[in-house]
Amino acid sequence: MEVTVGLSSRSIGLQRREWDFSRCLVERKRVPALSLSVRSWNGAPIRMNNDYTHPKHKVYCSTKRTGAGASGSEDFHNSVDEALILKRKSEDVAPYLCGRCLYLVGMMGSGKTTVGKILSEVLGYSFFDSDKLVEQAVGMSSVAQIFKEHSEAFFRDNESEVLKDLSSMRRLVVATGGGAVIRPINWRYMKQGITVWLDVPLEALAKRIAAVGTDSRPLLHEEPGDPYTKAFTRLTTLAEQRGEAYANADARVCLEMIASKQGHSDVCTLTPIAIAIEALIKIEAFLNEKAPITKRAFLQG
Ligand SMILES: Nc1ncnc2c1ncn2[C@@H]1O[C@H](COP(=O)(O)OP(=O)(O)O)[C@@H](O)[C@H]1O
Ligand SMILES: O=C(O)C1=C[C@@H](OP(=O)(O)O)[C@@H](O)[C@H](O)C1
Repeated sequence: MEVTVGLSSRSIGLQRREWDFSRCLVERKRVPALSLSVRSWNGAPIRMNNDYTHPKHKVYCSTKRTGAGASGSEDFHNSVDEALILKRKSEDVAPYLCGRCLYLVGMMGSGKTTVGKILSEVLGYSFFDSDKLVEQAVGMSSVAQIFKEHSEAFFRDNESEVLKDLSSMRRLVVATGGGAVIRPINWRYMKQGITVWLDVPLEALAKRIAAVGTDSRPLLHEEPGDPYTKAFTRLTTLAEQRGEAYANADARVCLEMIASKQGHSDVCTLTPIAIAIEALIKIEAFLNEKAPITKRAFLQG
């Protein structure tokens, strides 16, 4: 899914009164059509206030009613707010990253690929899925095939090699495989950058995986039962086996806490962009806590 959102002040008449990331206070006018593009298709980063109205980047948002009582226009404005906050937050954080890579860790289905792509777009980073790189390195079309024709240990050895190679690079967002956290050597590689744990409740993970099927995840194949039950049972076991491994991450994005802050009880209402914003907030907190000198030195120029 390519997300291109970038602001053309002329087309949507947004006037910013003030930026408060917990609440985006903007004065809105009627929105005939919105041309939003965080990043052009050719990879050129887009500045917030430039006029970007190329037809290929237009996103015509319906303002018709959607769902019982929900207002399409309200959903639309929320997504505009989120896109604006995401862009502004990325501008806050990017300078202090100094090109360091971001490694997303978390259980299968936690959103590492989905959120990782959004973060890479808004930061002007390249995105890699370590599973895909392992498949390419081994010359097979899927992780499941690697598990079947070789073994999990063979997959893990190649996963470590991929993470070792990536650790020497800059300006990457890496969606790691859910089991990358179980080998200490992998943490040595990932800690060359900044590690971010997407902490998602098991029920939500099972729901997401059931929706797409377990075929691409060989560790979920063995369980009996319907897709949700199969996924939930196996994910529960894996989470128990992995214990606190994910908690070694530099930043933790807890979806239950985000939902609670937003007054929801169900994490399934959280959009990938909302989660990406929280990831940037947590990364900023980590940088402030761990590298105040770097930030001070940066500010002094
Ligand atoms: N915030 C979200 N809300 C709803 N569905 C999501 C969200 N994030 C990811 N998904 C869906 O969950 C599934 C797994 O997401 P993915 O990014 O592939 O996870 P991972 O890379 O951690 O395995 C995909 O079908 C994706 O569309
Ligand atoms: O949790 C795990 O051990 C695994 C997660 C998978 O990646 P995703 O987290 O992208 O599903 C993939 O690396 C492999 O099936 C093993």
